[in-house]
Amino acid sequence: MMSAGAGNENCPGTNETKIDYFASLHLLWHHAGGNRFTIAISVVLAIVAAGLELVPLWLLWHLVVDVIEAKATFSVFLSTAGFAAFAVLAGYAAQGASVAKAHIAAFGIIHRLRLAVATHLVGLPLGWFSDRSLGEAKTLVIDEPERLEVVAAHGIPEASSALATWVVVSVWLFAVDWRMSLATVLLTPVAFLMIVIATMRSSRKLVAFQTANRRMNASVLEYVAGMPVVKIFNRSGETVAGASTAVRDYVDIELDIARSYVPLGGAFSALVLANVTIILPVGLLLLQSGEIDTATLAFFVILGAGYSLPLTKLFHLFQNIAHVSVASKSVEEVLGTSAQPDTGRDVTLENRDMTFENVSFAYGGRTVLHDLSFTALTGTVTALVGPSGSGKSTAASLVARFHDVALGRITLGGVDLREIGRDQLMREISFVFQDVFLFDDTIAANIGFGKAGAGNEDIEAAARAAQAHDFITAMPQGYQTRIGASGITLSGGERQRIAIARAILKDAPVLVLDEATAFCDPDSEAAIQQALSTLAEGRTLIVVAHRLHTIAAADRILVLSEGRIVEEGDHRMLLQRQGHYARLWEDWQAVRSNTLRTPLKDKRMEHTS
Ligand SMILES: Nc1ncnc2c1ncn2[C@@H]1O[C@H](COP(=O)(O)OP(=O)(O)OP(=O)(O)O)[C@@H](O)[C@H]1O
Repeated sequence: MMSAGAGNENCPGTNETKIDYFASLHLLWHHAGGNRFTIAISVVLAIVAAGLELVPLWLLWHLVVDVIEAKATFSVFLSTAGFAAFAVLAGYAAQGASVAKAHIAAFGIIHRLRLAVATHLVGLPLGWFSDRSLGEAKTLVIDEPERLEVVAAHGIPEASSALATWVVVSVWLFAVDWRMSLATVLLTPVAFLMIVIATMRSSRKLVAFQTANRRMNASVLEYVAGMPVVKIFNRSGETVAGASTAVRDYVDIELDIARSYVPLGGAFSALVLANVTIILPVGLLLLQSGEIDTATLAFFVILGAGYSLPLTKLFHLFQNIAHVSVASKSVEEVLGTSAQPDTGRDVTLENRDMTFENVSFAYGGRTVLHDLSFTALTGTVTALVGPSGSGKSTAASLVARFHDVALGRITLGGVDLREIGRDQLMREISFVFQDVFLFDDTIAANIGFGKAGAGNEDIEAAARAAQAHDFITAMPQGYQTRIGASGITLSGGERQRIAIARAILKDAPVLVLDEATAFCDPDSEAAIQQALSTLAEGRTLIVVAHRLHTIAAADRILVLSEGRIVEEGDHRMLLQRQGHYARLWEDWQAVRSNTLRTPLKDKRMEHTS
């Protein structure tokens, strides 16, 4: 029935057994824009360079003919060398220009593609991000597009020039003598059959390769990120073993691919060079029977011997296209994931009442919220409490459209959230999470992020309200202190207070706090609560809390259990009822007055005795 969309999916592209071999080309084509023209120029230059490479061979053939006919004078040698040198230099220049153009186009395409993925991600439901690791999102924006470089900057121009050279030389050979040409091309189809089989054999393992690659990356990242836990629990041996197994699996699949390719790939290289073993006997027979002259034989030996060799570049292009296509498919799938529908409309809201009407919600088919109905009224504080896993955070997240509900609806000011444009909704709602995200920037910039164009006084006022001003000014650079990646140089409570300051600065009509003061010390927490209750005037506050004393003054408390509202009322009323809330409160009181040395059970007995 209802669904969370992305839910528990694995990373896209990993579960497929069929490969779309041309996914990388589709992706390149769709995101090339103006770079298509640059690629075309690069291809033309590569073909010119390949043509110029043939000039010395042509000159050599003429020289050999002159030698055979005893016409080779010193000036003939000199002019041949001069022209050959010129052709080589011009060929290098054309090749260099082609490579430069191809790289400009490739990096342009990668840039466009990264922007397209990043822009698309902005439109995805916020829940898409909470369902995935940071590494996965980073891979999609940075690493996968990067892989197209090998196709755009190398594969396409090199393979086009190789193909063009091969076609031109074939026509040339056939124009000179069709019998000798047949002798020259005889082995080429056999060589290609080898390479097609080799490519098909190795490509079948590409999905496994990609999966092993991802597993290795994830495992090594986890190993590094989890180092403190690993050391404290003295489990480095097992964790290293896990990471090294992932690395070994990756190496195994690499070797497997190489093993399935190398023998036939080697046969291909041998066969394309073996033309001469056919050219010479056939040529000598025709020469003896007077069908061809020595100059023609020399022509085929010089030009025909290695003429299929450039086709290896074509083969490498196919291999790269197949290899990169597995990664490109993941990018295509993300780009194909429907963005969260956005009406883009600014609507008039009567008030800021947030109403859940028979809302049910599931993650990947598992229903975690059942038929929730309540209204968080403007100017009041509504608290969601309940045991761990009862659905509090999920309910709060739906308010900001982390996911869309498929059953029931949520309205703000009487308007379905899905009808309100995303920009307006984001202006209306501020969210403070338990796991705060801060930018690797100054404290002022992190707080100021809450409101574009906020001045220093606004930032300071918000910091004061969030009880952050004192610890900020105690720092050497005050508000200009840089706090490192994710605010690593701050304590958990300090990070939370900066996030609260940011939300206070945003000054949105609806504020959702999900365990926002969990890491704050009791004094700061009390002061923040005070600041937040002042802030609540005229606003809608929805608070998720385990620490029940923080919501005792809430206007309305909703008690959730297994995704259902089992009780509601204010603190006094709920205590009198002696139901779920009263039990939660009692447990909470016991926990607060408990010490690590006194088991909770004993403490409860003390209370009742
Ligand atoms: N992204 C997710 N994908 C799948 N299941 C999820 C996801 N997030 C939460 N859940 C599941 O949904 C249920 C409700 O989780 P939720 O986090 O909303 O509970 P909670 O009451 O806020 O818990 P806590 O107090 O421990 O934070 C839990 O069973 C949880 O395992």
